[in-house]
Amino acid sequence: MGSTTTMNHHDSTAAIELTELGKTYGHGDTARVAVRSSTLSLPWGQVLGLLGPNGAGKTTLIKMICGLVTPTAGTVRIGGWDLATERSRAVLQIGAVLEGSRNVYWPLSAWENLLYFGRLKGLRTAETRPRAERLLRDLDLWGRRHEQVGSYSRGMQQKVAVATALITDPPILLLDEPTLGLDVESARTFKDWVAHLARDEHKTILLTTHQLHDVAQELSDRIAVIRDGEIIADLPTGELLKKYAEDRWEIRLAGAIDGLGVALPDGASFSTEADLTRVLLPTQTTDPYPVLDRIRATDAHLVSVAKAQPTLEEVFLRVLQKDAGPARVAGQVRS
Ligand SMILES: Nc1ncnc2c1ncn2[C@@H]1O[C@H](COP(=O)(O)OP(=O)(O)OP(=O)(O)O)[C@@H](O)[C@H]1O
Repeated sequence: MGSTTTMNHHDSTAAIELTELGKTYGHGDTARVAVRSSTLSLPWGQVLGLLGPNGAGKTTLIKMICGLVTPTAGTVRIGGWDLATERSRAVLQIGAVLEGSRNVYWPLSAWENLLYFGRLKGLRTAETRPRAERLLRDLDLWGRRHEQVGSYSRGMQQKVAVATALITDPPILLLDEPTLGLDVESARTFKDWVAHLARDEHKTILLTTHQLHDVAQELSDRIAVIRDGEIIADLPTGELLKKYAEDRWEIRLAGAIDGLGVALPDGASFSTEADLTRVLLPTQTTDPYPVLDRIRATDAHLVSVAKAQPTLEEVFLRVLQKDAGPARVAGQVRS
């Protein structure tokens, strides 16, 4: 059958394997633990959304995976290759777009950037050209490929950054806040493209984002939540939503009602939008009728009553709020 000369790590090993990975910046009094004892295994072809509040350690984790930050504990394996001891084999598998897309040269054109990065990563120009053309056409930049990247819009620059990360056609892509600063349309194009890379080209993708609904939920097969440098949840997206979901009755009323004048049970919440008022009953409520009866006695106009579906954002906040518990204590003892 096919060629057997290259060792195929894809079948038996994970794309990314982190074992008790940790990073402490600085020493002594100024030491800061950015990532503590994180273990994670990402199979080939999966898209993992890494979520966490500012300063949780997402960028540090990504930089350790692509070899830009040296861990102070644990190991990183990329396609089975140990990043510490088999670095060149390991990093060959990875294309990374870090925050701020600083990895492109602004005075050069998109075309020149791609040829330059191809050469830098050891490709022959003859190999780079068709790939560069394909990427620039896919990203709708072909017509402007000879213009300086510095003159591009933020979204176009971001696309060039991703194209350079993909010039060697690596199986793994790391994207740190890839849609930051993109307008709605650019973000949409970009997300469609990432979805295409995952679905049709079977890329393994690890991305961080603060756009939970628009980016994380739409793209990720799986979500990991990091807080204070520690992975506190790691589940397929659907399972995470189910696990932390709290079905709640939501009553929607017409108009922005200023004070409903109805006694609501403890734990109920009340919010108004432009022309809508929402009453969210406490999670343990099984019967919404008593409240509905009270509302009916007012002149409020009922729009709908339904079980509210939790958004990833609500679930994310719930995961973060769950008490730190023993894992956190153990982490502190270990570090
Ligand atoms: N080079 C560095 N030197 C010292 N401390 C650092 C360094 N880089 C990051 N840190 C610290 O490590 C912690 C984690 O930072 P990191 O940038 O990884 O978080 P993040 O989750 O990516 O945050 P954000 O969502 O704000 O981008 C922070 O407390 C940060 O101050």
